[in-house]
Amino acid sequence: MSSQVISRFEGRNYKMTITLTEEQKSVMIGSDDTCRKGHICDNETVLAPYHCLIYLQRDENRKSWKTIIQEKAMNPQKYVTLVNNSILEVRRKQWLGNNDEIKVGNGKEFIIFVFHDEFTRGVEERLIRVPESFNTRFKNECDEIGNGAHSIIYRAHDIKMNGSPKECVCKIVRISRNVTSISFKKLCQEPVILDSLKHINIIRVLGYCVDNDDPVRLLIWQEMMYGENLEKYINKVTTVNQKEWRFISSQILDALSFMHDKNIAHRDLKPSNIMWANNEHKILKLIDFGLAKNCNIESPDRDMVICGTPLYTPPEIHNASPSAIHDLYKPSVDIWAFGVCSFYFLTGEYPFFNEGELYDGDLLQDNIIKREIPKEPLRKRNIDEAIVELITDKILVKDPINRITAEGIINYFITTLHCNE
Ligand SMILES: Nc1ncnc2c1ncn2[C@@H]1O[C@H](COP(=O)(O)OP(=O)(O)OP(=O)(O)O)[C@@H](O)[C@H]1O
Repeated sequence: MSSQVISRFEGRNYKMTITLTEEQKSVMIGSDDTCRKGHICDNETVLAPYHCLIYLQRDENRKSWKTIIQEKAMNPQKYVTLVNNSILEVRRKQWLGNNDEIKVGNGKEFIIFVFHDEFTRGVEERLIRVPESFNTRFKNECDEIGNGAHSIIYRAHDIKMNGSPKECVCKIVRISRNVTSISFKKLCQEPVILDSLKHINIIRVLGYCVDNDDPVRLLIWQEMMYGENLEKYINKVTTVNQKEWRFISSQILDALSFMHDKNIAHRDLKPSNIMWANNEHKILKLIDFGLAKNCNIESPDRDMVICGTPLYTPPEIHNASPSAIHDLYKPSVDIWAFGVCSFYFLTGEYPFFNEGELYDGDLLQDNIIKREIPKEPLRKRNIDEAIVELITDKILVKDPINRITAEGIINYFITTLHCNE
């Protein structure tokens, strides 16, 4: 009876292939004294020429397999095993990784095998497979270019473009330890919302589908961002000056004002979800609309806990009872997050901690709710008083009713900061 191949060892200098499957989980291998012939045997025996055991072991969550190699030679002077040219000591066990090279022989001459992890390859191939209804439009590559708590982002190609195929990405979400079937259902809203938001500063969706085959997956093809996200960018440049802040902010605010007009809140606005379209650092786009909410639609699944990142979450959410949280998620939460980002971009600091204070979840929540937003870190960096006031007295305002809107900030840029960029 045939069963799925989990590990494959291909002879490099000798025509021989060894496979391990759920039915055949181990083999002994070796070479004879002359190393002209490789040997395999199904039983665990340490009689010459067999001296090296290879076997499969299920990992703790029983979802994948490890392939392990162990030297069992009783006469290690005569028989040796090398993994990637390092001697495997007698009785020592080692996990094998894809493309590891295994040599068995007498120390001078060897039979060489290369290990192929067919299980992982099979899982990844199943994960990136393009469903039939989309395979004339998109091609996915086995090339991971990013990942988050809920998804993996793979390089892909839009092959139906006029002319040559255009590079894009495919974001793949699947039910897993991090994504329950309830959160999967919510995450499926991401492309639907994005499809209704065509704007230069919002990531563009090229196509999407839910594939109900095993594994159940959501596939979202999006335009490729070639630059870094603002978290990496700020780590590199430390802080931005107020001219660059205005340049960055006006793009974020254009996107926010556009989506807030439609009563859509992003709910996870933070530097890592804002990306440069390319390395020229001209165009920024908001990404990751996995938590976005259309506040016009009454959803039967009410949010009872904070969704998003606590550091960027406003006081009304931190302070709310579970039954009240859902209704408090409005576009104004993004304005607060924009204020925290602005403070961070200009100072490299967060407004909720004193210098030297360590990050602590409870302290953070307490400070977000109660602490007055400090002006000194901004003033210390010679930021214009009009910008200091905007961030601390109009944006980072505890009561969402009194918080300025995206459009209000854009108007403030024009009327008070006198800039039209
Ligand atoms: N269109 C894109 N082009 C290039 N890289 C991207 C693109 N979209 C996402 N990425 C990369 O993948 C990472 C994760 O993407 P994304 O934030 O959408 O995933 P997620 O699973 O929703 O993340 P989170 O942990 O925030 O929930 C991003 O930080 C970014 O580095």
